Amino acid sequence: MTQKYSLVNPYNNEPLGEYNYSTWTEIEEKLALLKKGQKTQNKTAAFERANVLMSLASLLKEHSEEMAKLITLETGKTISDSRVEMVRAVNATIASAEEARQISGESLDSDAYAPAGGKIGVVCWRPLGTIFCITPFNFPINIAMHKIGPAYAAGNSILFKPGPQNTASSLFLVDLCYQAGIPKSVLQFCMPPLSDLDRLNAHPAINAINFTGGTAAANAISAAAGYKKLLLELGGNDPLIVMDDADLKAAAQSAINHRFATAGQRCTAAKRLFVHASVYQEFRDILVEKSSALVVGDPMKDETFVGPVIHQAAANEIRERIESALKEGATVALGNKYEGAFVYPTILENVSANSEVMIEETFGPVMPLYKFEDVEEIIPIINNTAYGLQAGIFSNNLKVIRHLFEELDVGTLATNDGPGFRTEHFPFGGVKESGVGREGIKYAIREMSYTKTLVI
Ligand SMILES: NC(=O)c1ccc[n+]([C@@H]2O[C@H](COP(=O)([O-])OP(=O)(O)OC[C@H]3O[C@@H](n4cnc5c(N)ncnc54)[C@H](O)[C@@H]3O)[C@@H](O)[C@H]2O)c1
Ligand SMILES: O=CCS(=O)(=O)O
Repeated sequence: MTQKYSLVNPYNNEPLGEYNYSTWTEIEEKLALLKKGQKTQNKTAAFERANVLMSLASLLKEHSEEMAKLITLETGKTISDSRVEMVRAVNATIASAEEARQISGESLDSDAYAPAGGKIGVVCWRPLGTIFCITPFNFPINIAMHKIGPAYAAGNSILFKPGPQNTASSLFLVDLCYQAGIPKSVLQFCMPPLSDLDRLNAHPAINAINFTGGTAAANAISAAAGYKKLLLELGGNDPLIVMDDADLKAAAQSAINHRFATAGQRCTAAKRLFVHASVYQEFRDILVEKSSALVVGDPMKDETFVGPVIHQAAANEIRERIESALKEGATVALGNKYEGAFVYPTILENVSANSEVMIEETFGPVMPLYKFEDVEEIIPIINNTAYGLQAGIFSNNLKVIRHLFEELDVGTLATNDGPGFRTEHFPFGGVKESGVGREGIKYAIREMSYTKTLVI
C-alpha cells in the first residue's frame, strides 16, 4: 500500500499538500531507467550538456519569483532570503554549464622513472554512473543545483531525493530540468519512506552518494553505502572572530547577517562569536542595538528578517540549548523569547567554553559571545568541536590572519566577512564531522567522476 505524507507551512501551519512516498517498485524502475540514461549521457557531447544547462539557468531565472515563494512557503525562510537563493541557484547552473566544457585531463610521458619509457599516458575524466543526490531543507534549490548541475555536467545519471518538506519546489525544479533538455532517463525524483533509505543507500545500481545534511543521516548513509564514493556536506559550528582592530559596525552587521538570516539555519552560520576584550563592550552594544531592530514575523513580507524555524520540534531543541547555557551561568543580552516555531534572535553573554551552545551545532538564531584577551587562548576553544566547516575574522592584521588560517580546523577562513561567505565556484566543504570532499562546481564534477588512462 502506498504510504502518504502531508506538509504544512512552518509559519502558519496551513496545509501545503499531501504526497505519496515512492514505492520500492517505483524506485527499482527509476534506477533501471537511470542505468539506460548512462548510455544516453555517453552519447551526449559536452557542448550539448552545456547548452542544456544554460537553458535550465534561463528557466530558473524566468521562474525565480514563483520558486522563491514556494521555498518560503515550504521552509519559512524569508522571501528576500529565498530570492537570493534563486540568484545563487542560477549562478550555480551557469557555472555547471561553463565547467561542462572544461572537463579536461592531461597527457604524461612515461619516462619520468626507469624503465617505463616510450609511452604516453592520456588521462581522461569519466562519469561514475548513477549519483544519489540528497538535499537538506534550508536551501532546497541552490543545494540541489550544486549536485544536479555538476553531476549532469560530468555525464552522470541522477536520482534526486530532497527533504520531504521541499517536495513541491523540487518537483518544479525537476520539471524545469526536463523542459531544458535533461532526459527523464538521466534525472529522476524520488521520495522513499525512511524505512527504505538504508536499502536504497546500499543499492548496487547507485555508484555514488552526494549528500548534504546532518551527522545522524550521514552516519546511516556511510554505514549502508559500503565502497560507494561519498561526497558529504554536513554540519558546522563556525566561529566569527572580532579582533581589536576590527571595523566594529561592519563586524556587527556581518554577525547579524551570518547568524540571524534564515533564522540561523545555515551550515555556515556564525554559531559562535569570539570578541577581543578591548572592543567587547562597544561591539556588544552595537550588535544588541542592531539586532533588537530586526523584524521578526511573516516570512512572505519583504521587511521580515527572521521567520520561523522549520518546525516546532526544532524550536523546542533550540530553546533547550539556550536554557542549558543559562543554567551554566550564561546571561541574556537579547531574546530568549519564543512563539510557536519562532525563536527570536538571541544573544548570550558569559557563556562557558564547555557549554553545548559552544561545542554542538545550534541550528537556530542563537549567538553566544565569548570575550578573549589573547588569540592563542581561543584556538583550542574554537577547535574543541566535532565540526570544522568555515570561519570568519574581522581584522587587518595579516600575521594573526595567517596564524589562524594555519591553526583553525576549517575548510575556509573568510577575512573581514562572516563564516557564511560562499560563492558558487569556490571549493566548499569542511574537515572532521563537517564532511568529506568538496563542492563548488569544478570540484564537485571531479568528485562525481573518475580518471581513466589510455597508455599509448
Ligand atoms: N555543509 C553543507 O553544505 C550544509 C548545507 C545545508 C545544511 N547542512 C546541514 O544539514 C542539517 C540540516 O538539514 P536537514 O535537517 O535537512 O538535515 P537532515 O540530515 O535531517 O536531512 C537531510 C536530507 O537527508 C535525508 N535523509 C535523512 N536520513 C537519511 C538516510 N538514512 N539516508 C538517506 N537520506 C537521508 C533527508 O530526508 C533530507 O533529504 C544541519 O546539520 C546543517 O548544518 C549542511
Ligand atoms: O547551509 C548552507 C547553505 S549554502 O550557503 O551552502 O548554500
